[in-house]
Amino acid sequence: MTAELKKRIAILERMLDNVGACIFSKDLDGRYTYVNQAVLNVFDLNEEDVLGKDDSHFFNLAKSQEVIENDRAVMQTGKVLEKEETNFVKSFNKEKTYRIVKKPIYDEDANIIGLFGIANDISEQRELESKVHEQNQLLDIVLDNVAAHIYMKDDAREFMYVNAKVASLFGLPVSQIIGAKEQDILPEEMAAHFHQSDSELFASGKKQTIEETVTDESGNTRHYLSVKVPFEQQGRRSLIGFSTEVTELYELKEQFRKQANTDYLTGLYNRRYFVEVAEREFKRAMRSGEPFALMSLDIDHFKRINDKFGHPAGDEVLKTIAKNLIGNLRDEDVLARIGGEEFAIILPHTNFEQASKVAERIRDYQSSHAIATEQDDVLAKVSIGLVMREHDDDTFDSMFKRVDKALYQAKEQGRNRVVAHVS
Ligand SMILES: Nc1nc2c(ncn2[C@@H]2O[C@H](COP(=O)(O)OP(=O)(O)OP(=O)(O)O)[C@@H](O)[C@H]2O)c(=O)[nH]1
Repeated sequence: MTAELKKRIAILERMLDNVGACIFSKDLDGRYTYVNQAVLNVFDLNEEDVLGKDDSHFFNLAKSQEVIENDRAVMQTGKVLEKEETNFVKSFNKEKTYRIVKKPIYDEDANIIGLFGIANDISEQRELESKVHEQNQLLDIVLDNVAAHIYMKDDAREFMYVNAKVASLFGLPVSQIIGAKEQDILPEEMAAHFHQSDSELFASGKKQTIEETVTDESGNTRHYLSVKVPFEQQGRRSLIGFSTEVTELYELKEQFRKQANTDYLTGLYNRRYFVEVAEREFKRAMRSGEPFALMSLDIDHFKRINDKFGHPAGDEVLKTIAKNLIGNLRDEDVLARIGGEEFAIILPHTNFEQASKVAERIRDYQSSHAIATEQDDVLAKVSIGLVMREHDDDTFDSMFKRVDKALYQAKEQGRNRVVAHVS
């Protein structure tokens, strides 16, 4: 070998030692004929301990079947192999994954005499990928089992993520939702509703906490408390939403609200709520100048009814009169039970003549229609006071006081009558 050739081989070897990848060649029996420094580092041995030896010295072959199979494939078929290979390396006492390229080596007569290989260690990358995969799985389990609907959408209304609860709410598989635009998969009204609040979030760039009402695929109304947070990743503007179903809570709240406004016996509004509504209606009438009538109705000698037929029969009478009144009034009239046997009615947009007719009709009906109770049929007549909003009424309370006086006079004058106080 010439000095020049030796020098060139030395340069080449130095270069191969510095490549970073493992570079090697083997003969037909799988014995190493060349290894670079990276291979020696992996095996943690010197060159003389590696050259001439096969892989049984460096790998636990029982756990490294791929090495043998890949080498055999290259040397028997002459094909070039490019793939991942997992070996159990004795020096590390653990599995390592390599990206390998293995090529056959030919002699001058085109016979395969060995192989040449390059292997890049990708174990860390694989470990990282498998960790990410595990963490994703863990995250999926958490997100799918948490009692909230969780989703991610971009500003073009495309779903980037939904958990299993969202999928079941929409009645579609997750795979059909991710990548789809909300207007393509959701009912028009629901999509428009989401779009409006989402647009507000993108415009403000601020977190939102809102109550949302959604009709599910079975047509049930559901209520949600939703928190939406803006999020930007690689220039893609999106939002992450967390919606917790509060339907039961909402319905309970509604029920309490109703109960607080309702008389338990008749189901009519109670005195407290009546006054609240009446004050509102009074102010509206003041502004518009529309006529506005108020009636107060009291059952005559109700104590006698109770005494004669019993309290439960008295209750029946109260309930029936409530129904009779509803039947005699318009939807916009406001009816309430404001005391034991006392009812009050607001008639908006109603002049004196019309209100008098209504009052007289009610009085007449009650005086001529007995009410069937478990005990007996009971004729429960009524006295009614009627007033109209006057120019000098500046509060509802002043009307309320006047109607009380009118009712008192109806009682004084012999009951079963309507007394109107109008100037
Ligand atoms: N059954 C029943 N009776 C009630 C209820 N609330 C109040 N009452 C009764 O209503 C009666 C009201 O009696 P009074 O205020 O003396 O009036 P009245 O007997 O109707 O006589 P006048 O109003 O003067 O015609 C009392 O006996 C109360 O016990 C109720 O929820 N159910």
